[in-house]
Amino acid sequence: MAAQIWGSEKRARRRREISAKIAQMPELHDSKPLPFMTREEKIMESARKLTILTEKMGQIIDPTDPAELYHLNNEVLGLEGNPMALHGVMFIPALSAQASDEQQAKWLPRALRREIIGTYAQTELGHGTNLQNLETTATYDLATQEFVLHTPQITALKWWPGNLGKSSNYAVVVAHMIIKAKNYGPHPFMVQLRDEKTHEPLPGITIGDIGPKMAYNIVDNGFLGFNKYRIPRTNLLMRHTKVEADGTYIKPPHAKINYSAMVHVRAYMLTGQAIMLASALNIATRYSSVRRQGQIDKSQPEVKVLEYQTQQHRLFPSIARAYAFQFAGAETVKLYEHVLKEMKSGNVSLMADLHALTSGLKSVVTYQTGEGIEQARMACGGHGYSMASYISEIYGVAIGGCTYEGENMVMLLQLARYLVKSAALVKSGQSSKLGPLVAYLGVKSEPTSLIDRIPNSGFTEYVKTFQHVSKRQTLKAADMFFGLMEKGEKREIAWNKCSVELNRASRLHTRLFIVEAFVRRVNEIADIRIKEALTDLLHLHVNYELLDIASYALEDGFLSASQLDYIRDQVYLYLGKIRPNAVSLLDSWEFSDIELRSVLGRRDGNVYENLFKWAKSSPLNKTDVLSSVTQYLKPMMEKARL
Ligand SMILES: CCCCC/C=C/C(=O)SCCNC(=O)CCNC(=O)[C@H](O)C(C)(C)COP(=O)(O)OP(=O)(O)OC[C@H]1O[C@@H](n2cnc3c(N)ncnc32)[C@H](O)[C@@H]1OP(=O)(O)O
Ligand SMILES: Cc1cc2nc3c(=O)[nH]c(=O)nc-3n(C[C@H](O)[C@H](O)[C@H](O)COP(=O)(O)OP(=O)(O)OC[C@H]3O[C@@H](n4cnc5c(N)ncnc54)[C@H](O)[C@@H]3O)c2cc1C
Repeated sequence: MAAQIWGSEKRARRRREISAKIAQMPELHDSKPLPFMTREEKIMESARKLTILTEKMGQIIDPTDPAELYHLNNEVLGLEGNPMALHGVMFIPALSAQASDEQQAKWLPRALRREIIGTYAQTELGHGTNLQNLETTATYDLATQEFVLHTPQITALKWWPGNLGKSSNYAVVVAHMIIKAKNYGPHPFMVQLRDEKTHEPLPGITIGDIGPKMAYNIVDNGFLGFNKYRIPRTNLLMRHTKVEADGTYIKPPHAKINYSAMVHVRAYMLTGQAIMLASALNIATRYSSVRRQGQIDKSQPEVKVLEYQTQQHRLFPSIARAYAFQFAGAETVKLYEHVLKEMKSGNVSLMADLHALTSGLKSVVTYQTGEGIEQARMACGGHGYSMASYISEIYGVAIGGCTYEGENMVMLLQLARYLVKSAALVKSGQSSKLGPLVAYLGVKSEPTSLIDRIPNSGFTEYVKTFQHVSKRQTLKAADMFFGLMEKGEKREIAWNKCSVELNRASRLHTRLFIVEAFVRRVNEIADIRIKEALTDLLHLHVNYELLDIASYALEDGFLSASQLDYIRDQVYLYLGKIRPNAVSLLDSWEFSDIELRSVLGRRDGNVYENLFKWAKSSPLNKTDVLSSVTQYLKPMMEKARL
């Protein structure tokens, strides 16, 4: 199963080997539980481990393999981030995709050797989503052949970029490029922020940390202002766009090609989300098979809470989602790598499809991951609320994904633009022009669902039902939009008035893609035992998901009430079938105790003794009487007693 999850037996084996090596290197372990550290201590601890990793990485992993590096980071540095998180996630990808060969030769080797630390600085205090209204400017000075970066007012301060505040000395900065008073829109520039020797901010740069966040606090998300700060013309990233010495602008082959670093993260973050969801579920499911509370049959002893159907219903559909996200994520990364290769050689024809797909997936996956993690926390009762479970930290980090790389509603609306265009093709009889991801929009469906009506139909009738609801909602939302415009409404106003319906279409389309990706993977599996276990999980997935969106299929009578009863019964049937495999389905992800950082989710199940040990190690327990008591509470009580 681990081979299915991680992509191959070799990958699964390598992960195991890496975890085993790390287990033998105490210098790479947290020196004390992270929840007992201040933010400064956590950052220090992370930097300590990061430097050891930089030295010893070659002994532990193949540093050229991104999957091994990712695993190493997860184990040693953890999900709260690290001082170089953005360096690998966005700085290097931005340089790789947007810098010319000559620029790459100059900067990439230094970045890869970690001689410099970089980030991606785009969002500002006043604008994040609406890139066209960013305010930072890069004005070309023909006389000196330099760009002058400037922050015209407080809202133009860069705000949020990870590791910008304290760690990075370089950044890819997105600014409006102005040449001879003409604004060419947002473009990426390579900018040095700090002195390489002293790490002091360079003159003309104002920089700092934006303060503590809901989670992800090892990352120093930062602010940045420029006061007429000059950089050479050749620091504009010039793989796709060029500015010649005389100010001549050579436009890129696609208007949005400079957005590729964002698409990179949107494609790769699905796997990260799946891992966080599976981690939280692993903790909650293990704990649920240790925790005994109440009886189902009063004549029997107390049961493990995992025996309760409500507990299974809370956890198992999310286990199925974690697998589904992992499989859909693997497909998306493959597609991204393919599109990136094509883009580098000038073929930009697939960018729109990839943008639509990743926009929808990013939004649905982060939202459902958040839901699943929160349910996992509640499934652990009181101990889930304790930082000893570590689930609240996982939740805080995971739901950041609903916001970064494009706020979810906004990104769903990006997919909706693509769906509406596709609907227009269908309506104008041009279905043959539909891309493969939306081809189903042009296919006539049966009048009613055949779920429960055709024996041994596998998952086909389920997929057709998801296709039906997605198609119907897309056409309905598009009709609403076109209808408003026909009535004379301006395009943008009509769009806003339909946006809730449009986003519903985007969600349904994305959920269909996830279901199909799961089906495709299960169909490929040769090992009969693995196929059987995953088929059970897929049964739970399709029935649970369909029940969740049933109103769309009921409103036009595509599904009947009796079919709905059947689907509901199937959910209960598969909850029971999955129960014996539940812990193994999560243990198969092979997270080590070091990586999970959870007292509740320990592999050995020795929860209570370790919870007590953990609590005793709380800094509050260093003394029996706290100074807050001596200074305030004790005098108060004494006064009251007089
Ligand atoms: C491990 C944790 C690390 C966390 C790191 C986090 C990093 C960050 O958060 S970095 C900052 C991320 N910021 C965003 O994601 C901002 C979100 N906003 C946008 O992406 C854009 O502003 C937009 C896509 C919402 C709109 O862009 P805009 O330039 O204003 O576009 P227009 O409205 O003019 O045109 C839309 C048009 O463009 C197509 N399009 C947009 N993006 C892409 C793309 N990447 N690839 C291909 N095509 C793209 C879009 O499909 C529309 O096409 P048409 O419908 O044909 O007009
Ligand atoms: C943990 C974290 C890490 C980050 N890291 C980075 C980084 O490394 N580099 C970087 O540059 N940025 C980074 N960001 C910033 C992030 O990319 C932005 O916060 C994000 O893109 C959302 O933009 P916003 O903050 O402007 O939200 P807003 O756009 O102000 O969103 C507020 C509300 O308005 C709604 N809204 C906005 N526009 C529309 C619209 N057109 N239609 C409908 N609804 C709309 C949204 O749906 C939302 O409900 C990070 C943010 C976080 C939380």
